[in-house]
Amino acid sequence: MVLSLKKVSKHFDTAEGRLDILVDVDLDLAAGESLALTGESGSGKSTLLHLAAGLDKPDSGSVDVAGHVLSDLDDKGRAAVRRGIVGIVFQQFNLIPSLDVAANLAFHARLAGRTDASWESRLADRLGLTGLMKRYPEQLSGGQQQRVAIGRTLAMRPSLILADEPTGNLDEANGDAVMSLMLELIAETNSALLLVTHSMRLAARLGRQLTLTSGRFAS
Ligand SMILES: Nc1ncnc2c1ncn2[C@@H]1O[C@H](COP(=O)(O)OP(=O)(O)OP(=O)(O)O)[C@@H](O)[C@H]1O
Repeated sequence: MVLSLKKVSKHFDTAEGRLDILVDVDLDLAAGESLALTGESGSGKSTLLHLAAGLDKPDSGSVDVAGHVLSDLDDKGRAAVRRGIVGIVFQQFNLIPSLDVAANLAFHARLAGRTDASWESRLADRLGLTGLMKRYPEQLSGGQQQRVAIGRTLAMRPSLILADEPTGNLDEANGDAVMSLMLELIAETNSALLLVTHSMRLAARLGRQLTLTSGRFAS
């Protein structure tokens, strides 16, 4: 399995009291699979994504990414798994302001030790970024920045892609095209995709769908 959650629970203590966000959640995602995670606002989708990325720790249960049990690793170890195996496309693009589009696209691939100029230029071409390679993030529209963020993630050929509304800043036609490209490239590289979305239309395009309700997956 590329991602395996076993009996994962997570709560937050808030001013209003204890919130049980995830309760004994099990989830398996194999190479080549795509899974859409839906659920009402506040149902715990981002929390689950953060646990899968090793950005947060569960109260109990285990999170395994490509054979690495994240709870057995320290911060450095979890960061190494993220750098080498996990590609993240969150709502904040976190592009590097001092680097142009070409360097942003290559950045994570370089960190992962998998720089591949011809793959990067193919991604740029498919994402409609070829004419923008020398621009800096502040000179791009929100949708263009989003496409750079997606390209940067695909460029490192991650085993697992975690995406939170990755096409949320694109109009429907561009969003559909970018999603088609993501699914095509994921199939080609045999990676796994866990995608959080509010769009049932987008969710339906993925191989599997799960909905979080009251800390569990609705059956
Ligand atoms: N660090 C935190 N401390 C306290 N409560 C938190 C914390 N992070 C998240 N929460 C709460 O946990 C719940 C789940 O949040 P989460 O962001 O996972 O939901 P979501 O399903 O991704 O929502 P949305 O669709 O609105 O992005 C929410 O009620 C949120 O307020």
